[in-house]
Amino acid sequence: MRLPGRLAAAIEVLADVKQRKRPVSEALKSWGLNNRFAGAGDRAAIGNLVYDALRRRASHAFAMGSDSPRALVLGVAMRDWGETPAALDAAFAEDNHAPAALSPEEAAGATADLGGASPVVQSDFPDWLAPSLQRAFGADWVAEGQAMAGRPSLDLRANALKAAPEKVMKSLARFSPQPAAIAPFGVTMPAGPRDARTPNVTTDEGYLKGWFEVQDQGSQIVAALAGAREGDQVLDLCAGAGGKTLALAATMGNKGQIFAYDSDRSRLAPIYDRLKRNGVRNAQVRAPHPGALDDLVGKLDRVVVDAPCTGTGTWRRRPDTKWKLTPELLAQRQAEQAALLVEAARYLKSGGTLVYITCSILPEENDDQVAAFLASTPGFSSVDITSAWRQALITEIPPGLATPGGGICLTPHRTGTDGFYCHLLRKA
Ligand SMILES: C[S@@+](CC[C@H](N)C(=O)[O-])C[C@H]1O[C@@H](n2cnc3c(N)ncnc32)[C@H](O)[C@@H]1O
Repeated sequence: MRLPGRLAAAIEVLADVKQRKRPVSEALKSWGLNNRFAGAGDRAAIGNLVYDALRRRASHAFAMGSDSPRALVLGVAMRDWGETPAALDAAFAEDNHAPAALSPEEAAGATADLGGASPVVQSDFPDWLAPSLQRAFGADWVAEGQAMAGRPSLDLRANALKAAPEKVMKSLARFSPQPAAIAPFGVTMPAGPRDARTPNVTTDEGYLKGWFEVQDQGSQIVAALAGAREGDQVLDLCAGAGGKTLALAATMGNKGQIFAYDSDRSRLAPIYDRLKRNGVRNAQVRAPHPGALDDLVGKLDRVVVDAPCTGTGTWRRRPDTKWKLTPELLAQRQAEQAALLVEAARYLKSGGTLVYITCSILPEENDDQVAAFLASTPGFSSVDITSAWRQALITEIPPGLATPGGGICLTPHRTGTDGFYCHLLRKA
């Protein structure tokens, strides 16, 4: 397929997402099944167009004067991918699968200035969240939104139980990997432009042998901040598929014990294979039976709460969720987080550390949540995050990451990572 056909396909997929309120991944898959002639390169390009359109939906809609699937996809082609109206016109004229010719208004969208747009449009953040984001980032909130509307890098964590980052980079040399800027075991591959394909690293022999995991650098940093040490007794209370459990096991050199729990069996299911592939021997999975954690009450050095959250920090990867988030969903996640903090506190021994993590950038789920916990739970205090950072990451904390409430907040703008929050709380 040439570019015009790919644009037409992206318009079709976006229309399907809009009309049937389907997740993007599902709509893309179904388009692929109905159009088997399309190769892997075509499918990747169409996916990039659709995701780029959703990443910058508000600003493209402003520039193009419409938020129809056609306007958004043409907006991506001209404003993100650098096509000119003249080049598109010429290409469309030669391709039977092309969308209809550009109107003069659409062509004008190529160079429309966003200077007159509201800050919400310029940031590509949903308008109802503007007050929260202004509170979190002050004058930087538009720049934060613009970085959150970009494409994410592909990050890997070298599994210290099996391989050093250098070995991982050698195995993946064909993709030109680089050491990550902050995470000591991180390896990164920047996102390419236009129709660039994301490297398929999970078929690499290094992956199959457990030398590395796919894990955003932000997730690696907060896992390191948990500060787990050899011999610790650790509970990963929201272990899910085990991203943090695997990182903790590597930091602990397979010594001590990690209990990996999740209330959702299906989310926990992949952890068994992942532990095996990573060579983890110090993790015990606790399936969600009643009383599954009763024997751990008051016994643990660290309890990690990688809390269910709105995922606002991952909007670069899942831009459709940016426009689906509602105040009701935010309130529901806040209630779950508050309950989990209280639950987590039960399992700590005195002197133990509660590690609260979200992949959200909203203060309601971060500093506010911790402040409410501290106000209602005697005997806990914030651990100094600057020295925790120095100890865990062997560098000084970059300026501007510490939050007013005593945690840290990573963002694409600040650290080139997904958005993550981490706060350490010590039990007296
Ligand atoms: C952010 S995800 C965890 C991601 C995982 N730690 C990782 O690094 O791959 C949050 C998890 O919390 C789980 N969860 C939600 N409520 C819970 C509860 N009350 N107790 C334990 N787990 C819960 C969800 O099932 C979900 O898997």
